[in-house]
Amino acid sequence: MQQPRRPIVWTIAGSDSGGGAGIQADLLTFADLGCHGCTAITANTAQNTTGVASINAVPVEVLIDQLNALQRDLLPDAIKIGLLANSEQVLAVTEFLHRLKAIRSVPVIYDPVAVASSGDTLTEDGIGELVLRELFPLCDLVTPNLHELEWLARAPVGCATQIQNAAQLLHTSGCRALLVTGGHSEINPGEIADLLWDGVRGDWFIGDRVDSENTHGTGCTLSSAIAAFTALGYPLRDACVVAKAYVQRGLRLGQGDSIGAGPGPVGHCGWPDELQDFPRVLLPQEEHARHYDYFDADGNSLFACDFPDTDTNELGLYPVVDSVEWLERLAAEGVKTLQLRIKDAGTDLRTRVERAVAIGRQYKLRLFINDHWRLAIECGAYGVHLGQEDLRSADLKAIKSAGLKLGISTHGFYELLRAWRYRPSYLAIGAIFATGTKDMRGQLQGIDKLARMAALLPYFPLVAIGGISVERAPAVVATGVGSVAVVSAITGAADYRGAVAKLQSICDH
Ligand SMILES: Cc1ncc(COP(=O)(O)OP(=O)(O)O)c(N)n1
Ligand SMILES: Cc1nc(C(=O)O)sc1CCOP(=O)(O)O
Ligand SMILES: [Mg+2]
Repeated sequence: MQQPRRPIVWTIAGSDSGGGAGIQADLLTFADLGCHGCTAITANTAQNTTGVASINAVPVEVLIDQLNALQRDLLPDAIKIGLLANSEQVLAVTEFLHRLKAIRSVPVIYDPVAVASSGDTLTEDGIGELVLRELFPLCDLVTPNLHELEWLARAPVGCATQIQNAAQLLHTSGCRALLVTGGHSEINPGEIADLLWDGVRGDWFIGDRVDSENTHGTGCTLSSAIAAFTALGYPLRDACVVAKAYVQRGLRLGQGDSIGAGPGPVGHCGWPDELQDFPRVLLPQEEHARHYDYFDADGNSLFACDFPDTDTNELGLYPVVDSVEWLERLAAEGVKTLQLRIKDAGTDLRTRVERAVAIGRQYKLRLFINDHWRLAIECGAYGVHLGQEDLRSADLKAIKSAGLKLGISTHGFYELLRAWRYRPSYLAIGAIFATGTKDMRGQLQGIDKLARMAALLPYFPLVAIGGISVERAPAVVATGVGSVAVVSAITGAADYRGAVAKLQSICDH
């Protein structure tokens, strides 16, 4: 059988003869993450771990020759741009991208390399304005470090507010988003904080500083990993947090390597599959956000984390139903985890929740009430299920102090990490497959991603939801999640008892 084609990612960047950064780091990253890398070299730098001896810009015709050759045969799924050595190169690449984008929509990630981590200047003076005017409008993401942010914005970047202001300023040049990497300074000691600004919203991703000498090529590796994840179909926020985890893993596992007399390259150590490498998504409601001038005092009055555990990590078959009648039918079949999801809240909503809670007590169910957290508290339900948006407005303190369990929906890595900060009782991951029950377009995870997410939290209750049928359930369970949530596989089945029995047997095994 023919294998699906590996995504193709181009890097338009400089060569680092020392093999730690530039094109060399990019190719290692692409290969590590399952992509095919192509290169268009902008400059040959003569460097080693101790510094840059010379930078030899490639003539602009040679650069364009490479790009044209790639365009004829190896069209990209994403492009990473690194060092552009002079204004001719900026203009030539910009013109090329205009032509390419006219025939193919392709995400462009630009790492505005200007200063090497050794402190050496790598690019011609005065190209900043040209880059902002010509290249930024073509970029989906720009990933400056703090030096590059300061260089481009011509503004101070000494604290969180200044970084946010400078990112907002650069965003007005027309790029879709910026990820400002904070490795060169610590706003809060011991932490490395990156800011993602997309024109509407700022997100801080916090990682622990790894005490390693081997940091050469971290910026190149981060931007090429983002390009690779984008080529693999990850949405921007997911690509950023998984790429940050990839670099963090490389720093952690690469710290013992010894190559050359100076700082060695960051490691390229495979897919990040340990939660310890993933950033903490800062929540504006938590006290810690004060360090980043990001604190929402009003939100803090409703904020809580560390919700009670469920009695098991394997919640098993988890039907989501819209009526008390269905609840009772399924409880009678021996189902133990259930959700009441009422979207047509009429005047009798309280009565329905009360009845549901009574049935839950009678059958000793783990019964979660979707959305209606106030009623769930008032009626003494076992737990509440909330979506990401609900987390901004629900009174989590009240839910927690009433002793209710909390389940949270997530759609992708970013939301998983965000929801994890609340330490809920379980996390739901969806939508695994397309479903007719709810419009989940653009949020489908598939089995491979589900398995990658499940690997991050092996000893925590995880629930998979969305488009799961009796036929698909075995592959879902094989990813390691302990629970399968379904609507139509049961309520739409010709024989719901048969469907329950089959799904229960799949979950039990
Ligand atoms: C187990 C489980 N997972 C996800 C959802 C979706 O919840 P939410 O995001 O709140 O969306 P609605 O269900 O309210 O449409 C769920 N209900 N249950
Ligand atoms: C209610 C719901 N939430 C989802 C999510 O991904 O958050 S998917 C979904 C619908 C699940 O229904 P079915 O089992 O019929 O596909
Ligand atoms: Mg909801």
